[in-house]
Amino acid sequence: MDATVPSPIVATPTAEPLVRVENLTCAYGRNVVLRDVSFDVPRGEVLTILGGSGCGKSTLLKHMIGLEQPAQGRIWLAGEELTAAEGAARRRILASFGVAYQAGALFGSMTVLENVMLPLAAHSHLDLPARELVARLKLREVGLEQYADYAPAELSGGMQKRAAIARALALDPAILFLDEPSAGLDPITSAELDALILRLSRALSLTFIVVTHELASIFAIADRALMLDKQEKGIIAVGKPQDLRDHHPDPRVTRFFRRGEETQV
Ligand SMILES: Nc1ncnc2c1ncn2[C@@H]1O[C@H](COP(=O)(O)OP(=O)(O)OP(=O)(O)O)[C@@H](O)[C@H]1O
Repeated sequence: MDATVPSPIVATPTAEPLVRVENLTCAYGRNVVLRDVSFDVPRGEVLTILGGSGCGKSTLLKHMIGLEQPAQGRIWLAGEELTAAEGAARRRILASFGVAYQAGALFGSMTVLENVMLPLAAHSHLDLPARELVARLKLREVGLEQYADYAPAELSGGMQKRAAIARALALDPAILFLDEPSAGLDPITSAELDALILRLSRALSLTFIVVTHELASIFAIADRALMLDKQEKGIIAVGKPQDLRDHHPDPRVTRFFRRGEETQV
């Protein structure tokens, strides 16, 4: 066995990362967006991915969730190599994490409850009553148990995001990927969503990987922030948001974290 391949995570928590990205190069045709990117995410961490428009945040996320194939490099999720897995093994890895997309992406023709039940129908052997029970528990975890029978369009933007998170939680994932969760939300609703992310991370030891450029969210939720840069085609900073803001030597990093400060009262 290749000594560089991490063994699967076993019952006792170890120092082994829950997510490992190794020498990842992402390209669309000949357009290389990210080159030779490597980082680890330990279990239970909230990691935010940030950077200017077009630097490759979504591209990195899409590779990590298996929607795009790397030009080079490897990705492990919970000790299993996504980039090498095929067939049933790949499907098992894909079911081991949850994803909530920017727009929520709930199916409008279904109730909120039916939306949350969807992954259970696709990836579990639970019968209908059990699926409904689990889905109701997930809605309770995000504070939406009263809205199970509503149509998504009847919910506010913030509630739709929470419903999308409930659906992403349906299969009890260890890792949750969120794409711009605060997009389109007012600051108060955005702060409520941040509180939910923190609570889920602490209560369930969930590992969150969150693409966001909202400074308030980054400071509220991130254990570490990872900053990408378009020119560098890679990571220019990784660390605690406060440290990056106050101590990072690269002005591109401090500028990002201090933007708007002069207009704040
Ligand atoms: N499907 C695709 N085909 C070809 N090029 C793409 C594709 N998706 C993204 N790109 C290109 O890859 C680069 C990075 O895009 P990406 O969407 O990952 O950036 P981003 O950091 O998420 O940007 P934003 O903050 O504006 O959403 C851009 O130059 C973009 O045009």
